[in-house]
Amino acid sequence: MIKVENLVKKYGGITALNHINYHFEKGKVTVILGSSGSGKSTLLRQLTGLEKPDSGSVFFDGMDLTTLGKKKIYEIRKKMGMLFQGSALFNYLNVFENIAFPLREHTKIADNIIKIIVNMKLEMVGLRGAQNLMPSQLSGGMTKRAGLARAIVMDPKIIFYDEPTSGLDPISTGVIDKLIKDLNQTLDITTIVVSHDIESCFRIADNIIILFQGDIIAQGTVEEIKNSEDLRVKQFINGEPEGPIPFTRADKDYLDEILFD
Ligand SMILES: Nc1ncnc2c1ncn2[C@@H]1O[C@H](COP(=O)(O)OP(=O)(O)OP(=O)(O)O)[C@@H](O)[C@H]1O
Repeated sequence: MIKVENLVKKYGGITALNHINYHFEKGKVTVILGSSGSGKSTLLRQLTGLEKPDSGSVFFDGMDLTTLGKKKIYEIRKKMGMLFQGSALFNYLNVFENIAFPLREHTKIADNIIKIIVNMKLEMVGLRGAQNLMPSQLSGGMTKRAGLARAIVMDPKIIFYDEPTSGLDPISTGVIDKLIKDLNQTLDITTIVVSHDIESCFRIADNIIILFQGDIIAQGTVEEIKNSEDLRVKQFINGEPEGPIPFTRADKDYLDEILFD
């Protein structure tokens, strides 16, 4: 479904992605894990065509996104659903209109059909009773679910989630996890999730990749990752402050930096 080959992305002296190769399996949930600054959001931006890499390819449906112009990428992105942090709902539109927005923007579907589609999506995320509410009247979990309904309203082939459960209580987290898994199965959508949340990840993932300083340091199923002997993987999944993954990312010795800069 989506495949990256030799992907390199640098920002100044920092290599955010260092020759990444990975095939995101069709119809599966793949979770990208990694500590802060490991390159997760950078990878997501390359996968969605929001940014071009320095080198390498991103194949989506056989096309290399890195070679396409803005117009073509815009067309392709209609096949992608995205639930980014904050859910990005429009504050001046109610829930119904927020979800209808992509249909009104990108299609010529008649109002009565839009009503049916939006209601179906609201039902899927358990928000049918909330269609007239404004975003400011929603709880954090409801906001995520409204964002999710909007992300699936164009029936995407693939859906990207950036930290879908950040800031949610455990019950709302469980609800979102179940929705991600259910939508993946019932709609047969390829699902890619960026997460910090190990418990959520183990609940929803078919495949996991762990990034560290721009490299994939581990990949496999939940069981394979849980049983990994790699000390960096163990440190990450057990949330240990001490270990091979450093707390800071410094390229110079501390004394050199304060004395000689
Ligand atoms: N636009 C940018 N300009 C400069 N450096 C950037 C930019 N975006 C990312 N970086 C750097 O690239 C590296 C990877 O960042 P990225 O945001 O992809 O990490 P992340 O794993 O998503 O982190 P977090 O979990 O904290 O969001 C970091 O060192 C970051 O400072």
